[in-house]
Amino acid sequence: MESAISSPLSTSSHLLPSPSRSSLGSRSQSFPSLPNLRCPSFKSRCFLGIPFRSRQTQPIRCQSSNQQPAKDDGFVIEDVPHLTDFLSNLPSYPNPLKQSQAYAVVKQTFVVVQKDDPRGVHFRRAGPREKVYFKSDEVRACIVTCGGLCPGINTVIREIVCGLNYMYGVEDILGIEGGYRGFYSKNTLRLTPKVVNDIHKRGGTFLRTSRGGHDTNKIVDNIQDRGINQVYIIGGDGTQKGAALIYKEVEKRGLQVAVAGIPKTIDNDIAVIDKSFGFDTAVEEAQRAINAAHVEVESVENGVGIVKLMGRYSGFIALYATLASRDVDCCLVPESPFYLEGRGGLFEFVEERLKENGHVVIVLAEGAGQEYIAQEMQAVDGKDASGNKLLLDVGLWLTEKIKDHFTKVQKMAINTKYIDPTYMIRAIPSNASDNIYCTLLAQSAVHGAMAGFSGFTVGPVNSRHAYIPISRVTETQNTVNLTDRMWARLLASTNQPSFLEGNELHERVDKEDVDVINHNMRATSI
Ligand SMILES: Nc1ncnc2c1ncn2[C@@H]1O[C@H](COP(=O)(O)OP(=O)(O)O)[C@@H](O)[C@H]1O
Ligand SMILES: O=P(O)(O)OC[C@H]1O[C@](O)(COP(=O)(O)O)[C@@H](O)[C@@H]1O
Ligand SMILES: [Mg+2]
Repeated sequence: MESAISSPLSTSSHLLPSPSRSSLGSRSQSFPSLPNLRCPSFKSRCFLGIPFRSRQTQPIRCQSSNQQPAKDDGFVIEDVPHLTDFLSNLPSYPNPLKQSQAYAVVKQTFVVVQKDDPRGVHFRRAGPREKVYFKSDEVRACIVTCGGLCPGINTVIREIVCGLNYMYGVEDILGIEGGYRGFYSKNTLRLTPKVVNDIHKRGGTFLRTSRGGHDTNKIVDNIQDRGINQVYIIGGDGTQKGAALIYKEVEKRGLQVAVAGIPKTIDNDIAVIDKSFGFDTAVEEAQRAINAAHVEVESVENGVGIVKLMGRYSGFIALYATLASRDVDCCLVPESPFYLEGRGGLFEFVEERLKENGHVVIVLAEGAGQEYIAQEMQAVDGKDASGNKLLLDVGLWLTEKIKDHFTKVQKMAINTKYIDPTYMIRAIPSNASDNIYCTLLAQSAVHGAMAGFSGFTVGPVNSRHAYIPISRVTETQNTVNLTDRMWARLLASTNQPSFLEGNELHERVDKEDVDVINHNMRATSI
């Protein structure tokens, strides 16, 4: 397969197959005479203790070109599967982009190797390859969107359609409607650049979405029945888990079907990638709600504004919106337990700020303080159709708590204003920078699928767009790291209590070493 990308790696022997790769059909043929250079302490040394769980995530070891087996330069590539892994005689064709006017002026159309890459885990860099494994007129692609909404989904849909059509001359593109369950329905939407021309100006998803209803066998049956050979799946962690299962089934059946995931979540909690699309838009839109709360509470006596933002398990939107605003006195996130009463508690802090400024603004992520509400309300553990925990309204709960405390205990009249802009934030179209980001994601996915890669998800890793094995982005979730500088910056900006005792903080440092790994990941041009 490496011959298909004509990377200097394949001729310089810089990229070596791991033992398990040797059984992967033509993929390993670029390295027929190379020695097995895997070192005994391979896992622990090269992956910082994180074991590889599936074949897709088998590392490929890169040695320096002098091929000294004993030398360990710590360069590891976590590669994505390729169709030739299980379809060894798959023909390849010159990439039609070679004839593309758009790319004619681009100096380096095809990604090439960067020499002297630093140590750490590397992913295959996204971009067009010299050879493709699909003839344009034989491609039948489909696009599906699953899970919750997020600004920018329509831009991704539009750019997949336009990318396939304008760059690769693909005309047969289907929209699967209403999430995974849309695969089982009779109808599909025919997508052309004309049909999707304006959709990026609207929020939501043009293809509609749903939770639940994933049945791998039924989906792959349907893919086979419809003659689909490229599947673009836009969705969050749940969706990507579903995409991984679809890829595995496709591989088991030996189908020439490329499965490409585009990670989506407004919560910004998808692992490995730098940031998820729509997040910037959400942070920007949250400013309007925070500003409204600030205006309201500034205009009354003892005004207490509470703004609830999305963030089921991670408080990134709340954290960044707080940092961006400067009108927020206190930010509460799911990662940081807080308490209300006593010294160092939230009530004390609110009282101080009211005395000092006459008003206070609190921003909280919807997942914050769930344990306290559950204790008090003895609520049943509800789940949505996908199995995600249904959250209790922490905003309402906190508003009531503060009201009660100040009127009953402190005998102090306060004016509470609770704002819940969550769906309003999620439902808007993406801003300019997210639109650009969505375009990059969509085009990366198209280049990857055309080049025969499969079972991958796209996204920037340390600022470079990469093809990442799907399992890598689903095995963990990103959360706000309380020992990281960003949280420290927030505390320094708001001067709010940290609600953490010293000991607790040390325990957290141990748990959060996964972040170190993220810093060691890179996209590599191969
Ligand atoms: N573990 C899983 N395996 C297979 N499919 C899943 C899994 N988790 C969720 N899904 C499917 O993915 C879709 C979206 O999942 P959901 O959790 O609602 O949103 P998101 O993808 O945004 O996290 C649903 O159709 C759901 O059935
Ligand atoms: O009401 P819905 O549609 O279930 O969505 C609510 C949830 O969706 C989210 O925005 C994101 O969830 P997903 O990324 O899993 O779609 C959460 O922050 C929020 O709790
Ligand atoms: Mg999710």
